[in-house]
Amino acid sequence: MSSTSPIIVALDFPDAPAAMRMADQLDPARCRVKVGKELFTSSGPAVVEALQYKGFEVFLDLKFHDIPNTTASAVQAAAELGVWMVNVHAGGGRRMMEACRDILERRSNRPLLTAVTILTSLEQEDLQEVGIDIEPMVQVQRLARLTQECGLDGVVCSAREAKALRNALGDNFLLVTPGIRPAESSADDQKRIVTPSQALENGSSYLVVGRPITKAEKPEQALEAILATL
Ligand SMILES: O=C(O)c1cc(=O)[nH]c(=O)n1[C@@H]1O[C@H](COP(=O)(O)O)[C@@H](O)[C@H]1O
Repeated sequence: MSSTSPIIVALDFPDAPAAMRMADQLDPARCRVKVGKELFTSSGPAVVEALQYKGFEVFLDLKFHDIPNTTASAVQAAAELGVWMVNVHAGGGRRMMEACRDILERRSNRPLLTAVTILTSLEQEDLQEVGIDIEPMVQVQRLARLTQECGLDGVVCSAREAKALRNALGDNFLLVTPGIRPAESSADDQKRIVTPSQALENGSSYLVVGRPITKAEKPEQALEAILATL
């Protein structure tokens, strides 16, 4: 089933039963789901298959970052799972991203391939500490341009950067934006946050939302409330 909803719900749960309990409260026509490092490490491909069986398109968010051969092989393994989207870190560089694109291009059925620019949990001081002496916006633009040159489908970035990227990179480049927080929500460990409606206005293609939905008393209602603002 292919949803027209821009929402991707992050299923950050410790195990498959907890993730499936959440999925049971969601409708695959109203959102996609994201399987990340915690859930995949505990539960592996079986949980991806179980979510697909329920009709969800799955974003496998393992943020691969390694030498080109290793990363491309991991992306290939993700493609074998039939996931809708898979991601790598743009910081892995041109040859890594091109190897991933090349391995997917040989397939008839391939997932969308996106690259994480600068994590939404980081702000300027964090970048400085790891030797990047420029604003997040500038580094995100640099990595997004590189990602586009390498032939990937889009980037993961903050919706704060979406407007500039949309203008610079055109309408056909996917902007997947986590760090989404409805006005009344806690920021948690996120730093570069944006509300759902502002994110779409800025040009985001997909909004990744975790805790504001999964920690809500009524997750389905929290999702519908967000959709109603869009
Ligand atoms: O690649 C991601 O999905 C990702 C990139 C990023 O820069 N920031 C970010 O928060 N994420 C993921 O998006 C989700 C956000 O979850 P919440 O902060 O609970 O809404 C988490 O699963 C993160 O792993």
